[in-house]
Amino acid sequence: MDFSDKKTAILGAGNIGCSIANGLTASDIFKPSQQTLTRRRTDKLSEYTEKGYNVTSDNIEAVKNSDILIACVEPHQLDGLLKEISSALNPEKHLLISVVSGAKISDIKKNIPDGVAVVRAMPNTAIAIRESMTCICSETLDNGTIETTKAIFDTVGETLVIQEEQMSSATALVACGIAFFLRAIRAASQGGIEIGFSSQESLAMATQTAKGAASLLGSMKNHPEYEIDRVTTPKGCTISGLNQMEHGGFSSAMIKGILTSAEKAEKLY
Ligand SMILES: NC(=O)C1=CN([C@@H]2O[C@H](COP(=O)(O)OP(=O)(O)OC[C@H]3O[C@@H](n4cnc5c(N)ncnc54)[C@H](O)[C@@H]3O)[C@@H](O)[C@H]2O)C=CC1
Ligand SMILES: O=C(O)[C@@H]1CCC=N1
Repeated sequence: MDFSDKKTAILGAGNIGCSIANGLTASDIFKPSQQTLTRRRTDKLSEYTEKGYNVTSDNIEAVKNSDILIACVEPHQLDGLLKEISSALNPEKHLLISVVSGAKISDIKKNIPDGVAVVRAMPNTAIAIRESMTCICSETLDNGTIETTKAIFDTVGETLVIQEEQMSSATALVACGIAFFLRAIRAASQGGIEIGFSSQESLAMATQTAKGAASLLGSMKNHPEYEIDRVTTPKGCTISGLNQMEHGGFSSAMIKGILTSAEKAEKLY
C-alpha cells in the first residue's frame, strides 16, 4: 500500500507514541516530514523537531493536517483528547487508530462524530526497531480500515488481527510482555554475574542467548519444549537448572503475571 501522499499524527507522543514514530520512520513508510507528534510539553520532543518531524501541542492542527491519527495517550487522558479533536474529525478523511489500553471502540465512538473509522492496535515498544508484535481489531472487517492499519503495522513487525474481546489479553501478552522478557533477561544476567562474569559481559551473553531462543522459534517453527529437549542432555546440567527454576515457580509466575496484567488491562479505561 502506498502512503506517500498520506500524513500521520501521533496524538500524545510519549513512550509508545515516540516508539511508533521511530518505527514508521525506520520502515520508510512515512518520512519524518509526513508525521506530526503532539505533546503538551513540546520541549521534550526537541530531538524529533531536529529530525524533521512536525512537533506541536495543538492537537486540532495536527488532526487537520493528517489522515491517519494514532491516539497514544494514557487511558484517563483519552476522553479529554477525543472531545478536544472531535470537531476537527472528518469521516471522509480520517482513520483513528487507538493504542490506548482498555478503551473499547464503542467507548471511543461516544466522543467522536459518526462515521469516523476507528481501529484499535496493540503494539509494543520494539516497534521502534521494527520488531513489534501488533494485535489489531476493528468493529468490522469489510470497510478497508483493517487492511490499511495492517499495512502500516506490517512494516514495523508482525501483526495479528483479533477480536476486540481479546484485546486486553493481547495487551498483557505483547505490550506488557516486552517487560516480562526484559526482566527474564535481567534475571539471567544477574545469575551470570554470580557465576563469574562482569555485569556487561553477563548482560550481553544473556541478551544474545534470549535473541537466539526467540529466533530459533521464529525460524524453525517448533514448540519451545522441542527445542528444550535438544538442550537437556540426560543427567545433564540444563535439566538440573530448569527443574530448579520450576521448583521456584518460574512458569507459574509468568502465567500468573500475564493473567494479572490482562485483568488489569481490562479495567484501565
Ligand atoms: N508504553 C507501552 O509500551 C505501551 C502503551 N500502550 C498504551 O499507550 C498509551 C500511552 O502509553 P505510554 O506511551 O506508556 O504513556 P506516556 O505517558 O509515556 O505517553 C502519553 C503522552 O501523552 C501526552 N498527552 C497526554 N494528554 C495529551 C493531550 N491531550 N494532547 C497531547 N499529548 C497528551 C503525555 O504528556 C505523554 O507524553 C496508554 O494508553 C497505554 O496503555 C499500548 C501499548 C504499549
Ligand atoms: O503498563 C501499561 O499499562 C501499558 C499498557 C501496555 C504497556 N504499557
